[in-house]
Amino acid sequence: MPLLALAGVAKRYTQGSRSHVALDDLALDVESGDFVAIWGSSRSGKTTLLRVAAGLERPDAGTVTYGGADVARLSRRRRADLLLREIGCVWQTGRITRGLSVVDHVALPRLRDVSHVHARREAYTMLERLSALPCAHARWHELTDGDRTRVALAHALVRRPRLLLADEPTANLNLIERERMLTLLRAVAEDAGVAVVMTAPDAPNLLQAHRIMGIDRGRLIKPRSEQPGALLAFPGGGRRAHGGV
Ligand SMILES: Nc1ncnc2c1ncn2[C@@H]1O[C@H](COP(=O)(O)OP(=O)(O)OP(=O)(O)O)[C@@H](O)[C@H]1O
Repeated sequence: MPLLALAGVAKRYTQGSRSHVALDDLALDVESGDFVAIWGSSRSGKTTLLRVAAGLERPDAGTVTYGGADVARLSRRRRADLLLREIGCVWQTGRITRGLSVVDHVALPRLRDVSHVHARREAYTMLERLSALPCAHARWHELTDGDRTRVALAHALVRRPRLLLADEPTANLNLIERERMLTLLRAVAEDAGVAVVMTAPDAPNLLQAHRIMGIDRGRLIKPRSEQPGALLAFPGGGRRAHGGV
């Protein structure tokens, strides 16, 4: 059974008389240890897909199941608990919690389960693992884009999630940092068995992912072959496939 399964998911936003299709009959299965990368242009539905997968948005149609449970049927409390303990998210808009140092921000998700001292120790360890230890006491405005992404990732990973959802974690990184970030995400999937789903605005740097898909107007595009090289045939010419990934 996949850890995360989206089936027939649709989401539409209405603003005044205009309505935008954000997700359209979308299906995606993700197993533990899977590293899935989804790329698409601006407004193609990437963030909405991750928000729906995290249970932060309710789809208009279709189902999202996590660990076999229909997320829409979970209580608000259980959904909050999943986000605190099992689902780590990295959002493009993420910042550190106001008034906290980087290390205390990273420690925050652990405070429900362990002491402050212990949580901080785990936060330092996670920052070190992500080569972000020098940021531990920096102020937000002193951090580079790469540092900010690593801090957001540390905050997501410190809870030892089963599922990691990362929205454009390679955006604003230089080529070397992108490669490092992808290596890291792959290790998170392969070494820790975390199901990793990330999005990106373009495809060429995603070859480390186990599966690469496109998204266009809320529909997933599956490459003809799931070999990484196949994605290079995507732009403009991809064959659409709904579901079954
Ligand atoms: N809260 C919202 N209210 C209204 N429309 C929304 C909302 N969130 C998303 N949309 C619309 O849904 C569509 C998909 O948006 P989404 O943010 O998921 O795309 P994206 O691929 O993540 O874009 P970007 O790369 O620019 O972040 C867009 O047309 C967007 O304007």
